[in-house]
Amino acid sequence: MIGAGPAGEVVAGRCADAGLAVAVVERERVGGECSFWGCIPSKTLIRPGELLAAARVTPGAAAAVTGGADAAGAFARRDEMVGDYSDEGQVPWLRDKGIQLVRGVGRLVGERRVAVRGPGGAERTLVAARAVVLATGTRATLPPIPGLAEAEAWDNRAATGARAVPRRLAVLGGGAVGAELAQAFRRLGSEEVTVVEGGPRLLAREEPFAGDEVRAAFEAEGITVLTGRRAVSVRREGAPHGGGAPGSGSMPWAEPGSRPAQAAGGPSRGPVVLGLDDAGSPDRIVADELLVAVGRTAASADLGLSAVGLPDRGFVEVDTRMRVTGVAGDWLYAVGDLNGRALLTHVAKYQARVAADVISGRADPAGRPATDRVDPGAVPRVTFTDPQVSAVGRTERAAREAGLDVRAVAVPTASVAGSSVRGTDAVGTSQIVVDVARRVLVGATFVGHDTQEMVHAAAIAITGAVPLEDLWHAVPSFPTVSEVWLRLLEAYGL
Ligand SMILES: Cc1cc2nc3c(=O)[nH]c(=O)nc-3n(C[C@H](O)[C@H](O)[C@H](O)COP(=O)(O)OP(=O)(O)OC[C@H]3O[C@@H](n4cnc5c(N)ncnc54)[C@H](O)[C@@H]3O)c2cc1C
Ligand SMILES: NC(=O)c1ccc[n+]([C@@H]2O[C@H](COP(=O)([O-])OP(=O)(O)OC[C@H]3O[C@@H](n4cnc5c(N)ncnc54)[C@H](O)[C@@H]3O)[C@@H](O)[C@H]2O)c1
Repeated sequence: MIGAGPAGEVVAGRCADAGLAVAVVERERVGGECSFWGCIPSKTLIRPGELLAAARVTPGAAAAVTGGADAAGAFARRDEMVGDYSDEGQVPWLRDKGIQLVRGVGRLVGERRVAVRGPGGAERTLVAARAVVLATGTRATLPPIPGLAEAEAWDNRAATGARAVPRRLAVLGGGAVGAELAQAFRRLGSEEVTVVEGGPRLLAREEPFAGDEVRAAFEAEGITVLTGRRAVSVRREGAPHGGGAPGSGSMPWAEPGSRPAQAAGGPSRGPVVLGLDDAGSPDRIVADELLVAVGRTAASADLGLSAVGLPDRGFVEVDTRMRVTGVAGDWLYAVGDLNGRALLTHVAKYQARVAADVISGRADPAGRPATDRVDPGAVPRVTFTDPQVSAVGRTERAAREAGLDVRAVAVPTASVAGSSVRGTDAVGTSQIVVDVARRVLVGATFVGHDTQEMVHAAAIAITGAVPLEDLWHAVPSFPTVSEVWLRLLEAYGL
């Protein structure tokens, strides 16, 4: 196994449970991007602002909110949640399962052979009897904008690891990373936050109404959103002082240049000036920090893929059993972000369970050969903005593009008592996309407060192909936001 992020950890654990001898090569921290610089710290930094916002719209609680978020407290909680950037807490379970942890940088050097460069540069070669699993994930993409590489911009590592709240924050990219962190920092105290998105709307992969509703919420709380705009230059004024985001690059054997060096902010750095194209105004943004969140690049460049006849770059293509396409002999697998199918932790872990079962010869719970049975169009996802965007399956447009005859119905999420009792600002739209012929859901989107837990019901409805007539008898509790299911089925004509 190369890489001990969520994907690598799960493959290792499940293979060990099946009685296989497992070695995991990890160059930084067991837990990967999600634990230290992704899901966990970002959601921890979002939480204080989310709670304060909820209290502010709840008469009876609102008066108790007399100030803003305590950023120092939020950062302290973040540090706790990431184990002070140490993976010591994650290591014992590997030991308990008998998994060998090999610290160092791994790369393929031939069939079933992995060379590992460890601390001090010492190299050893591991030879797998059965399989090698690649689970090296991704890093933030740095687009080729003149001046950006020298501007000490933030990537997700620097942003989630911040030790201070910038007064002015510019965010390049209005996808999940950009949107979540823009709002988190606004609520932690940034006075000016500007999101620059090259496409027509925020959260482009979701239903158009989702991006529009998040934009409206952002603008209502003072975040500027520029869509259809591109950055053409970046300049950091004042002398750079170097430095690094907590935890990044501190492993002596980490690949040089494998992460852009990021500055944590400081008094000696001047502002950053982001020059924009001439498609509108303003023509520039001046900020104290620039977060670059324009997507992810596969960590495949130094993985030795050419040693097995594959290109040394890009996402690694796999089949539904997670075997790397183009490599004979059923010994090479790639799971998680590295295969580019859906860059989400829960998908990485699902793929990991499939790969582990394929490798160990375990059938799926129905007795069939282990296979990825999740239609790429049926992946659940939650964007933890406020309002949240909780969705599973296809958008209406994606369903039509896939050749399905669908009908979409939408209702306001606020149309149920469960939304109103929560506070006075209920917002958002909920929508289901129904396959007209089969009368089953192929997509569902819930925009609103507290919708994150609603998405799994929709995932079950889609995965189980539950007919609308049966969903009608799934009675939602009162007064919960889930009552919106009833409104949606009524809107469909039931
Ligand atoms: C800011 C942010 C927030 C996110 N929030 C969410 C969220 O809320 N929910 C969600 O589902 N997803 C979220 N994601 C996505 C999630 O982090 C990824 O989908 C997940 O981390 C993928 O897991 P992975 O194991 O494939 O890769 P990674 O977590 O990237 O782990 C790969 C591991 O491989 C190691 N490695 C790489 N190359 C080598 C090598 N040559 N030798 C040895 N080791 C190597 C790395 O050090 C790393 O530990 C977020 C991402 C970001 C950036
Ligand atoms: N809550 C979650 O589950 C969660 C949270 C964060 C990240 N993630 C995962 O991480 C992945 C990466 O997130 P991300 O936000 O970095 O990527 P993304 O692909 O989701 O969004 C990037 C955005 O940047 C825009 N963009 C690209 N180049 C640009 C440029 N030069 N100027 C302006 N805009 C530009 C794109 O149009 C796109 O909207 C996501 O696909 C998601 O799967 C998930």
